[in-house]
This record gives sequence, structure tokens and C-alpha cells, in this order.
Amino acid sequence: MRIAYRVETVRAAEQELIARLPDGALMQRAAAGLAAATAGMLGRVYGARVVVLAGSGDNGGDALYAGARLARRGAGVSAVLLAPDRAHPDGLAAFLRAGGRVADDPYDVLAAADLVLDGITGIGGHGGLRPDAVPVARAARGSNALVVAVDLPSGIEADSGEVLGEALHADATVTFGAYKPGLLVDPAHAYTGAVRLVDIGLEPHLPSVPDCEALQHADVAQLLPVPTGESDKYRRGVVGIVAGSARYPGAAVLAVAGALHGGAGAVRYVGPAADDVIARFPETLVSAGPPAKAGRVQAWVVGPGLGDAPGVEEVLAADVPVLVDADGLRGLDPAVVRDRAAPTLLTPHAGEAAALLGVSRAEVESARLRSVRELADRYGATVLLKGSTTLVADPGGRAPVRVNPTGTSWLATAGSGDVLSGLAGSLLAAGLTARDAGSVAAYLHGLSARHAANGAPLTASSVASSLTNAWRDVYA
Ligand SMILES: NC(=O)C1=CN([C@@H]2O[C@H](COP(=O)(O)OP(=O)(O)OC[C@H]3O[C@@H](n4cnc5c(N)ncnc54)[C@H](O)[C@@H]3O)[C@@H](O)[C@H]2O)[C@@H](O)CC1
Ligand SMILES: [K+]
Repeated sequence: MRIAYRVETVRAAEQELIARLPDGALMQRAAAGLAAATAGMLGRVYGARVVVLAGSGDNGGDALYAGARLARRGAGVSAVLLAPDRAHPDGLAAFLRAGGRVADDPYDVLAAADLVLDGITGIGGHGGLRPDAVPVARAARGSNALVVAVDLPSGIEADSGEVLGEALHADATVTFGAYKPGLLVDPAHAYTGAVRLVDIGLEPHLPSVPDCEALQHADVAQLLPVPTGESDKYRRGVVGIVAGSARYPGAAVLAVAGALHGGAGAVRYVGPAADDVIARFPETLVSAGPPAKAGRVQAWVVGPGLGDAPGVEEVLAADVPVLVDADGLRGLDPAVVRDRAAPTLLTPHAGEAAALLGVSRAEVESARLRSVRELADRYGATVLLKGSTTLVADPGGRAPVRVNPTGTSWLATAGSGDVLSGLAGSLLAAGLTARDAGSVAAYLHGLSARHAANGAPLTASSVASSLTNAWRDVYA
């Protein structure tokens, strides 16, 4: 599991740790880790041209101390001080002692740099880069140098993953002590490049429950339902799919395809696309009547391609977990969802989430963490917000928000959400909690898309059929 903590928590842990260490020791740990990681990226340190962008806080201090270490190893290191009279005094002194130089002209040194250390702001920065830092950041990004963010890319919001102004797009980020939510969640995540965590001994001082977490292969392998000797198709769980319409029969087929790959013992389909579903997947149990008459299921999926057809409230009246997606989300009444005793999982994309929250789509996309938490609270339900970094939140902030790390932009294709809903519904029927079902489904779905795309456009059908490989991948 990759876990992330908000700034307040990181600072509290740092204070505890600092109290037990000699003055400045923690910053030295950070700088040593940063210099080692940077040296690895450079390959050859001796003779390399490094530029340190140093802001006025401790983030600049980290960068200056790391610059000093690189200078001692023979790199030519120049510092661009964004606030010359407020630069970290001890860091700057160490930097100068090691042979580092303060640049007369930032643009000259940046044009010739092999590597730039971005120490403008770290966890103390808010509101995007200040106007005077913007041209320097742009020149760094416009050069041929590798840009390495110190702790986090300057200009992003560490806690929320928002980018409120301009930020410096890094090729890699070296972060200290713990991941921060903004390193995992878009849009900020898109600025980080590969993220490396440097251990500074913070872990024992951090609480056991983080703010965000991202599953890894091993976590998913543990959560996936595996049949045992006593299993039969009913004990493995039956998932019911209420989807499709005369206009959108394909959504039914894709949701069923996802469900068949999700580990439930059987898939029931209820709706007008039964012929299409059977033609493609003869193993599906189909029925034309209302959901209540379809036979027992352990979870329902309702919504993909449903159009204006009714049926959502009827499904929500069932006493089993229900996943509501797509058309099923339109005008969904929070009171109806809140009154349910069994779990509910809502799976909106940004546009659907915006409609439910009564805000613009852009607002949801720029503040994904806040939006998913707000929706979960409003509906008293687990919410999976689809997108570049899919998020899964439980209501009441009880559990860390899950951030899916496997997404790929190739997934932005028609029908891929239908596959996801069937897959997650199948996992619900197999007995996973809404939060686990949603996050495991998002993980497999992203992995499957990477298999299916392999560097070229994919189709939703191929995402469904590659799910088998994604499962194997996770177990391997
Ligand atoms: N507390 C500690 O012991 C440790 C802190 N560390 C480093 O310290 C950093 C936090 O240091 P600080 O709390 O001093 O904060 P930062 O260095 O992140 O930034 C604060 C400074 O930046 C200015 N600033 C704020 N927003 C800005 C903006 N948008 N544009 C330009 N300037 C802006 C502020 O006026 C302030 O002077 C961490 O990110 C990490 O790099 C590490 O050395 C590990 C140990
Ligand atoms: K930074």
C-alpha cells in the first residue's frame, strides 16, 4: 500500500522527530537522500551542471544542502535565489562553502543546465507559484535539463491535489518522510513525474490511518475473491445487471462483460437487451421482467445505458449492495440512498459528479478529492469518482480515500465505464465492501487497459477481455 498524509500530520510528526535529534539533523537526512537520488539520475556527477532554484523556506534549504553535496562531488552547481535576502541562511552558507555559486543571470545557467533542483516551495507553498517565480520556472521547464522537484513540484497544493495557479512540471519528485495526497491525486499528480520516497525516520511518528492510500499488486491480490473447494456458483455470489435500452444495447453487453470477469459465480441480466447479451455471452442468466422478479442476487448494478427507463428506485429498494452508474445517477435523491441499510456504491465521472453536486465539471476536475468526499457525505454512500486518478471515498471521512494508480488516458473511451460498473458489481456480489470493490475494480480495470492498449487505442470490449490477464498479473 502506498499511503499519503496531509501536511498538518507530516509537520506534527516532524516536530516529534526533530525534538529527539540534534539541530538540523532532519534536514541533513532529507538533503542526503535528495543528493543521492539526484546523483543516480545524473549518472556522472563530476562535471555535471546543476541549478538549484531556492525559495525562502526550508524547501530551499533542502535544495541548497543537496546542491552543496553535489558540488563537493565535482558538479558545477549554481543557485537561483528567488528571495536573495531570505534564502535559508545555513543552507546557503554550506552551499557557498562547498563551492556552489549564486547565479548572476538565472536564464544563462538554466539554458546550460543538465539538472534543475526545484526548491522554490514545498509543503509550505500555497496558491501556485508567485509571479516572480513563474518566468524562472518556465525557463527551467523550457531547458533541456531534467527537473527534479524537492519534496513536491512547486506550486501544487500538497493536501488537495489542486493546482491553483502555475506549477513547475517535474520529471521526477523526491519526497521526504511520507507521500502527500497531492503527489497521488490529479491534477497535481500530473506534475510529479516518477515519485521517490526518501526515508527520514518519520514513519514511527505518523498515525496508523493515512489520509489517502493507493493499492499495489499485493493488496489487490489479497482482496480478490478466490473460490474454495466448497464454492458453487451461488456461494461465489450472483450479480444482477440492470442496464441497456433499445437505444444503448451495447452498454448492457459491456457491463455484463465486466461482471463476468469480476469473480461472481453468475451474472443475471435484466432489461431489453437480453438478446444482444445472450448472443455475446451465452453464460448470462437473462430475464425480461422487473428486477424484483429476476431471482436472488447478492448485488445489483443499475444504470449503464439505461436512458430514461425507470427501475433505479426499485433496485435501490433491494436489501443487497447496489452500484449506481451513468443514467442511474441522473437526479438521484440523496435521501433515498441515505435510507438504505445495505451498502451503495455510486460511480460517477466528473460530469455526473458535477451534476449531482450542482457545480461545474471543471470544478470537480480541479478539486477531485474534495468533490469525492463531499458526494460521499451527501449521499451517505461510497463514491468512486472516475477519471485520470480515480478516487474512492467512504462517507464521513472514516477511511482513507483510495487513489487508483493504474489508470491510463487510453481508458477515456466509450463504454469503458460500463465494463467498470459490471466488474465492481461482481466484486460486491462476491462479498467485498463497497470501498474494496470499487478500488479493486478500478485497479484491475486500469491494468487491463494497459494490457489492451499497449501503446495504441483500445476498445472497451478489449478492456473487458484483458481482465483475465490483469488478474494473472496481480497474482504474479
Ligand atoms: N520541517 C522539517 O524539519 C523538514 C522540512 N523539510 C522541508 O521543508 C519544507 C517545508 O518548509 P517550509 O515550511 O519552510 O515551507 P516551504 O519552503 O515549502 O515554503 C515556505 C516559503 O515559501 C513562501 N511561499 C509560499 N507560497 C509561495 C508561492 N506560491 N510562491 C513562492 N513562495 C511561496 C513562503 O513565504 C515561505 O517563505 C518541506 O517541503 C521540506 O522540503 C525537510 O527538510 C524535512 C525536514
Ligand atoms: K519544490
